[in-house]
Amino acid sequence: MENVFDYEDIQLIPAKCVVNSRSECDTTVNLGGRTFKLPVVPANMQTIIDEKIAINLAENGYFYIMHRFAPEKRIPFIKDMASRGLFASISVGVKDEEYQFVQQLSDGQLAPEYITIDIAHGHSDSVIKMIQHIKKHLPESFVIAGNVGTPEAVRELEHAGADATKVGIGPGKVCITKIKTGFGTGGWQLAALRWCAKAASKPIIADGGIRTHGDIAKSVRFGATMVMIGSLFAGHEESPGETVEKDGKRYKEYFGSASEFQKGEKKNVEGKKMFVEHKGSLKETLIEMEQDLQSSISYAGGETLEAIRNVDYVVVKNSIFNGDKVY
Ligand SMILES: NC(=O)C1=CN([C@@H]2O[C@H](COP(=O)(O)OP(=O)(O)OC[C@H]3O[C@@H](n4cnc5c(N)ncnc54)[C@H](OP(=O)(O)O)[C@@H]3O)[C@@H](O)[C@H]2O)C=CC1
Ligand SMILES: Nc1nc2c(ncn2[C@@H]2O[C@H](COP(=O)(O)O)[C@@H](O)[C@H]2O)c(=O)[nH]1
Repeated sequence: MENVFDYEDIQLIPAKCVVNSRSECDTTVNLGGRTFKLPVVPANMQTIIDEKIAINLAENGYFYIMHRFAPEKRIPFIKDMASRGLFASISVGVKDEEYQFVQQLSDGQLAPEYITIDIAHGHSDSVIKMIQHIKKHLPESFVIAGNVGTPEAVRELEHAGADATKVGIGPGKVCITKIKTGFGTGGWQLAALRWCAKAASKPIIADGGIRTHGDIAKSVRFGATMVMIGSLFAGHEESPGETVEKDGKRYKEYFGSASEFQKGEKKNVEGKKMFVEHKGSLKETLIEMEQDLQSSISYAGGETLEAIRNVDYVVVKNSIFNGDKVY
């Protein structure tokens, strides 16, 4: 791989504007036959999403993926979403009990609309087998498989039947994979996304490393259909996770799914915990994201997300921040 770069190394180049107002720009995206307001999904992590947030997102036209760390709550959740006329989007792992769980869903005619296979090293026989198991027993469910970081992996998972793949190994804010193992896409996630997108014939979800709203547009430019975000969604009023107060300021916890806080033990730890400043309501952040993305589309010279996919860009190695912060 040559020419690797990450989000902070890239600037997109403006093209002539074709709208009179940014409000004319359409940020919607289609995934699995449904249209969502934004190409953004909060990470399927315990300090980012819970059932209440999932309902709220689905009711308001956003995509969501429920985490898999309270396995016993998944069937009641699927039933509850169906009773509300909302889509169900859950996560599974690859251990033996997950095979039984998929069978149970099939026997009970409880096919969720979306199933995400969520493991650290998704380029594996265990994920391929799980994709095939889901496709056999729940053929109507849209399967997202990951995480991966190479074109070979994208091709293999697509070939096994995945309807979308999730790209990103180690770029997350609470991720320590690259430090602990020496592997991953941390530090070059955007280039890895481009590499994978060239091989993909189905949607890609870029996962991890998004630090600003502009990074969403950059992900779309480099081939993402959707972007999964953890840290920017952590710390909201609605976010699960403990709130702590320090020097009169409120913070909320955000921990990795492979951290000892999630696992309850110090075994194969590849995640850490941090505290993020309290941010107000999730709704406000989603509205700001939409407005910023509408602006991105206008700079791309179009009216829809498609315009962003074709813009030129420059590589400005590690220089765009120039000491600047949004706030
Ligand atoms: N996106 C990312 O960069 C990363 C994300 N995570 C997140 O952490 C959570 C836990 O992930 P994970 O540990 O995979 O889930 P699990 O603990 O459910 O492990 C899934 C299965 O895969 C095996 N496994 C895990 N890692 C490897 C590996 N490197 N090589 C071979 N087998 C492996 C496990 O066995 P055993 O434990 O015995 O090895 C287990 O059987 C997930 O939510 C995942 O998304 C974790 C790390 C990186
Ligand atoms: N290596 C690890 N990656 C993790 C862990 N828990 C979650 N994740 C990944 O991070 C993203 C979110 O990234 P962010 O930069 O937006 O905060 C999430 O979707 C997972 O893919 C972990 O413990 N270790």
